[in-house]
Amino acid sequence: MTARNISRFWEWGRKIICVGRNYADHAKELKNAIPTEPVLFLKPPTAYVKEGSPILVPLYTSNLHHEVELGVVIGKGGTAIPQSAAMEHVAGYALCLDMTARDIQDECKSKGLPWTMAKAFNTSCPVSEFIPKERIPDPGNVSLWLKVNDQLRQSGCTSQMIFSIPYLISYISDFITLEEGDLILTGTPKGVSAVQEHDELQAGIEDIVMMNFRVDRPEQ
Ligand SMILES: CC(=O)CC(=O)C(=O)O
Ligand SMILES: [Mg+2]
Repeated sequence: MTARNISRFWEWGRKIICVGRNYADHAKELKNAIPTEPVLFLKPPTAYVKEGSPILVPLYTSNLHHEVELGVVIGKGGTAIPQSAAMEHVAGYALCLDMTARDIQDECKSKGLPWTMAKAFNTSCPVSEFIPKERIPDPGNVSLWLKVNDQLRQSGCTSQMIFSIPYLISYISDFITLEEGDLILTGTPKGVSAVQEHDELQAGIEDIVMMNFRVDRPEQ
């Protein structure tokens, strides 16, 4: 059997674990309370989309939002990983979008229902190329940005995260075993806003990586 290459982690079929409300400024803009423990949800591997393919707006939403986030790619699996060893489990990073059907999420929240329809649809997780760990020596202090049709909408720094990457890896692995190829989305800074069919999204992490996605409607 040929060894799989972590730089194509999105092809492995592993889980995507997302952290919500990890930036106080974003929690505030959506009038959510600042969490005292990480808020978690999942996306399936069918959520992945790579540059060259469009982000598809689900037919059931009229308010699809972008959320730019730092993704952490797990290189070594584990359960109950202590914070002190957490970074040994990281293979690298990816710039990610947590595409969110905000109207559906609001409806789910008001009914006390899970966010699956709002967060886990096909193409809800656009990702950049894999960024080897060495290229981001301090993942707790890198700047992320996102533009829609050349207009800056999001700009934040991972130093604003409420829960650090080692804390998140340790917390998650206490009850979800992490596997090689898993991706953790670490939450979004403020500035989330709606996108429309034909919009062009551009996002980056400093001068480390940049990616472009077009928004489209699925064929009916
Ligand atoms: C309110 C949210 O959608 C939470 C989330 O995904 C985030 O990044 O924060
Ligand atoms: Mg998010």
